[in-house]
Amino acid sequence: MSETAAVDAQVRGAAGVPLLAVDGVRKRFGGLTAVKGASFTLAAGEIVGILGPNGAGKTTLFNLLTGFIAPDAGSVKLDGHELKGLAPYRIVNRGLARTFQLTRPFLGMSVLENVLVACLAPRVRHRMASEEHARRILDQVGLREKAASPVEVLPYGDLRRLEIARALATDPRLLLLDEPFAGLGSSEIEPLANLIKRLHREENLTILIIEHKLREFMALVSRVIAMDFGEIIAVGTPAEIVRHPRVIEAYIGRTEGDGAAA
Ligand SMILES: Nc1ncnc2c1ncn2[C@@H]1O[C@H](COP(=O)(O)OP(=O)(O)OP(=O)(O)O)[C@@H](O)[C@H]1O
Repeated sequence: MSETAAVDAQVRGAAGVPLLAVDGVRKRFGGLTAVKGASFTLAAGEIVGILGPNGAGKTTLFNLLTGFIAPDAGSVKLDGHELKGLAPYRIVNRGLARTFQLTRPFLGMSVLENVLVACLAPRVRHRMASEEHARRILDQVGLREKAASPVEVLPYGDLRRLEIARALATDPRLLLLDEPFAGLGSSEIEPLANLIKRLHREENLTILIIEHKLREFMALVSRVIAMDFGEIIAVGTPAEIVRHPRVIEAYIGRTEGDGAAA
């Protein structure tokens, strides 16, 4: 068995019935294979991290899971149902929501209105009164007092919370967070990490998270999928991952010889 196949087998072996099953997902951009046959599963209720140096393929993987780009090969199943080929809004409607590295609120609208737009998703529209649902979400993320504020005046930390609120408003089963701590100061990171922990615990939300702030990230997740050059190179607990030779090589080992410094 090749090393990649062995890692794949390890990832597949994760406990529980998979909520998400990613199998052999591949994406090329011209001559560059950004994601090289990624396979892994997430059990319902897990909180898992994706780790990797810049350019490892983490965001591309998120884009492939959420329909923003189409994979060249492989399959992505949520609860056993294929997502490949579905438009992003249909994937949201199946219960998979995401946030983006760069926050992109609807300008010219209030905080509440931004969340109300997400409440238009058919997944929630028929089940809940939108404004009540939106206000409950704002409460959850700590933005209740700012419901009427125009988004333009929100500090960056609150924009990050709004980004999460908009994803939560679609009532996801699986939430993908792309660098939720990016651009935040240390005093803002801990409360946001606590919010993510609370959502995981109280809402029974399954979470997949990309983050570069290693200390906070490792304290948050129970399992880590490490990527490098588009490939899953290791899977394990945070303690196992920081000692894994291929992860160490990915971060510091290439500063000599081949010039591809992490
Ligand atoms: N649309 C695209 N067209 C061409 N190349 C792309 C495209 N999107 C990503 N890439 C390339 O694919 C590789 C993986 O990029 P990706 O953004 O997924 O990495 P990442 O691990 O998320 O990095 P970072 O931590 O810096 O966000 C990079 O070499 C990037 O330049």
